[in-house]
Amino acid sequence: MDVRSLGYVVIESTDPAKWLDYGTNILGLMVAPMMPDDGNVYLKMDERPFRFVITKGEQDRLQLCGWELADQETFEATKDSLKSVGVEFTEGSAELAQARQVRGLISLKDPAGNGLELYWGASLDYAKFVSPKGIAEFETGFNGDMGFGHAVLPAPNLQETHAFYRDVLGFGDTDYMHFKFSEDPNDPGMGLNFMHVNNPRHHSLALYQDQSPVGCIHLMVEVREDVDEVGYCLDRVNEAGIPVVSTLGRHTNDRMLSFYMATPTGFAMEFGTGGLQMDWEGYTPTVSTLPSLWGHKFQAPDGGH
Ligand SMILES: Cc1ccc(O)c(O)c1CC[C@@H]1C(=O)CC[C@]2(C)C(=O)CC[C@@H]12
Ligand SMILES: [Fe+2]
Repeated sequence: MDVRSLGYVVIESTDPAKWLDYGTNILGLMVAPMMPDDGNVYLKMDERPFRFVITKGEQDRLQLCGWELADQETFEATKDSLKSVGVEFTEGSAELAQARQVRGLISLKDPAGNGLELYWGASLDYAKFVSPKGIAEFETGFNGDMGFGHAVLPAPNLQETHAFYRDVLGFGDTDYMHFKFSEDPNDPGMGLNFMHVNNPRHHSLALYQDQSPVGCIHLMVEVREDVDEVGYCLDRVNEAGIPVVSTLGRHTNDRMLSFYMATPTGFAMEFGTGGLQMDWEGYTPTVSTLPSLWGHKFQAPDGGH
């Protein structure tokens, strides 16, 4: 399998207007020029027509992650191998492909119930990214080929879900961590698998052995080479009275300098800069015993999500 990047997310919201405000005024994302006048919100950060779709619905939750495949050949091969291992999927309609601005896609669920779309043939609109908050660039690679950032998804059945991404979809292992929040020797703790796809981003997906009522632990966006943009965003968060879920810190494994804030959907958003860009040739997956070099004090004892 050749999964190239985390292309987009679809968020179901009871009030997409909240995301319009949050996305533009706090994150500094741009309203997508292609945004239809139907109440759905589309936010853009690079050459891609959009990276975040917020669709009006009954619930507040992450609906799905859109994963980019290399090409049509990969797309067809992926469908064949899903069939051969008995994973059900739905063919995306022409209307859905049009809405996502891709040439073809399928919809499915991972073994933890997280939604996915696998697509090929992404469009580029090259509409100039003009941040309402003056952010010069988000780090998404060339033509956005590093994806918009990363997602940390709930996977109470961690082993099974991890095996699905690794063995069925061909994601690679980057790192593993294990967290214990009590002294209780019977507390099994929680595993966290960091995984990469075929681009230099240290991890595009992490699977956390916990539940989430909103279908997501956090999403991460990265600004290009600018510590000050992280500081300016932190000021906007504090000014708006948005809860800071974790203080500023630098992660061990990907060296990302970041903080975490609440979003209108209840999961967290990590806003960072300076993440490692890896060469996966000959890479050996690691086990990290510390989440951060410094900082990253999470608010609640359970991890603050
Ligand atoms: C440890 C780490 C490395 C790189 C990252 O991009 C990253 O988000 C993390 C932290 C992930 C993790 C989480 O999201 C849920 C709450 C967790 C388990 C904590 O309570 C500490 C680490 C947190
Ligand atoms: Fe993260």
